[in-house]
Amino acid sequence: MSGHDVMSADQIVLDDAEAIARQAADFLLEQALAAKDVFRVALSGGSTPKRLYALMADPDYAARFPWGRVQFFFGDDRFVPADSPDSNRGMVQSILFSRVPAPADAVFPMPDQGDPDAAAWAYEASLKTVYGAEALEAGRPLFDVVFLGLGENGHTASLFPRQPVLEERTRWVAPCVPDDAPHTRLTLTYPAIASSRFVLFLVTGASKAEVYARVRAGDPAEPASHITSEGRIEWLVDAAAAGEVVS
Ligand SMILES: O=C(O)[C@H](O)[C@@H](O)[C@H](O)[C@H](O)COP(=O)(O)O
Repeated sequence: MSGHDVMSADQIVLDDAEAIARQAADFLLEQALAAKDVFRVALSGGSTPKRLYALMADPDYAARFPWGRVQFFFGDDRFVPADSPDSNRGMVQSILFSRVPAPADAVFPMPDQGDPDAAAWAYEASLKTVYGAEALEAGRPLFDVVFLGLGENGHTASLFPRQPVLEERTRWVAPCVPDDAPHTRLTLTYPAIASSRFVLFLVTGASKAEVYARVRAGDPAEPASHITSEGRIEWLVDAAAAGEVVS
């Protein structure tokens, strides 16, 4: 990856959210094409990813993307019906999957019915099923790419400050009930996100500048500071979030 201002090996600063979404789309295409086998992606909610999904639905992009061997999972979702405007599942379905030839059985939305704890276990079970016992035993990373965002309160995926899910070390998926945001959520846990070859954070807007600086400094109070990966973690950040003055 390259940017106009590569300030450190794991951070790429681009002009704006549009440039971030384009870079992320190019990166995903390149990675998916290079993979020889099934390629697994964990999608994120949020405004910048929304633009990424729109770019992926563009006919030129979609014609080049190897839909037949990519599996799509969700890093988190609100426990609301898919037709709710707050549903990541519904957002990605309408912007991306309704417009591209992704096989229906290659998309794994988080369940949104019944009891959230049981739904979290059910999602974990489906991850383990598609992942395969062999891969589990060999300890291979679950995800090829995990997209993450950064909330102003330091959350990422639905790993919210002060919530018990931050202590979860064995479950792959767990519920989270934030005290400062609506809806119960389901989220991948730290160990599930760590089971990845590449974590790509997309962070845009001046409102993220302060929290981004704290996370980059490793402030332990911010949930995003504790994300790890068996592979690489890279930050795609716009100039405003990086605290750069745009001339
Ligand atoms: O579904 C969501 O919204 C994600 O759970 C959340 O973690 C998001 O990535 C951050 O809140 C950043 O969101 P923005 O990219 O919209 O700022």
